[in-house]
Amino acid sequence: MSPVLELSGVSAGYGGAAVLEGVSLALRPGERVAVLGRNGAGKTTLVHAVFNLGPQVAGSVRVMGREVAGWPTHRIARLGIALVPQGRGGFPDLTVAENLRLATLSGRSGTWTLDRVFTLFPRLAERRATLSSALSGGERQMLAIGRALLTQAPVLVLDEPSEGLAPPIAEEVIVTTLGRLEAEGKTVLIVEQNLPLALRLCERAILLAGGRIVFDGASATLQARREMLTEHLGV
Ligand SMILES: Nc1ncnc2c1ncn2[C@@H]1O[C@H](COP(=O)(O)OP(=O)(O)OP(=O)(O)O)[C@@H](O)[C@H]1O
Repeated sequence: MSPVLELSGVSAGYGGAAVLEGVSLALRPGERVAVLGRNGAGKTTLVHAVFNLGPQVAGSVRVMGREVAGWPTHRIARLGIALVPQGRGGFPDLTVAENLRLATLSGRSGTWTLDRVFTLFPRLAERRATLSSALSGGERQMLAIGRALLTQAPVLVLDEPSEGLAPPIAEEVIVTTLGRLEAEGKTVLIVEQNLPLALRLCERAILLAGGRIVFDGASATLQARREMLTEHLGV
């Protein structure tokens, strides 16, 4: 099966300062892949390079087989890739239901409906009339994931979904989400600081250090490489 996302020799940075250098990776349909690395390793820059969200990018970025370098973000997303951004996005002055309804306007047909999102996250159903600015961190994360699902994109990229959440809440949201996405055969790229959770839920892991990929392989293999985890993640 051809990759749904493929980076070849990608370098990226800001204002002439390189953050990523020579990054190559390919995601096949249905894979769940964790991107790991210390603060500043370049994880968010990698995600932003895919969506053309700021960094200067050199090299090839292909989404669904199309070369997308330089495309505006909305056009890249329309190929069928959705971002759950760090900080979570959405419109703070709109209610939960309004934010979700806006996400359904992508024009893509699919199986995700508002009701299915509310079944996945019952807490959002209870809060449907609440302004999203009044949500807790966990609820805001559920909303961001719900919005991405409603675009019906087959590929989801989650940037640090557990950031700022109490560990049990982060675990609940991520386990619920990844369990559901696995059942649907969606492809998932997840930037995640919670190493045990990432390695448990994703069969493959990519470790970034100093803007380069230092490991790309089975999560179980990485888990056994204690010296690598200590050197590059400090665990
Ligand atoms: N918009 C920007 N302008 C300039 N430099 C940036 C910008 N965004 C990130 N950087 C720099 O790029 C480097 C990598 O940042 P990036 O956010 O990609 O790392 P990260 O691995 O996602 O880290 P974190 O876990 O802290 O989010 C850092 O040195 C950061 O200061």
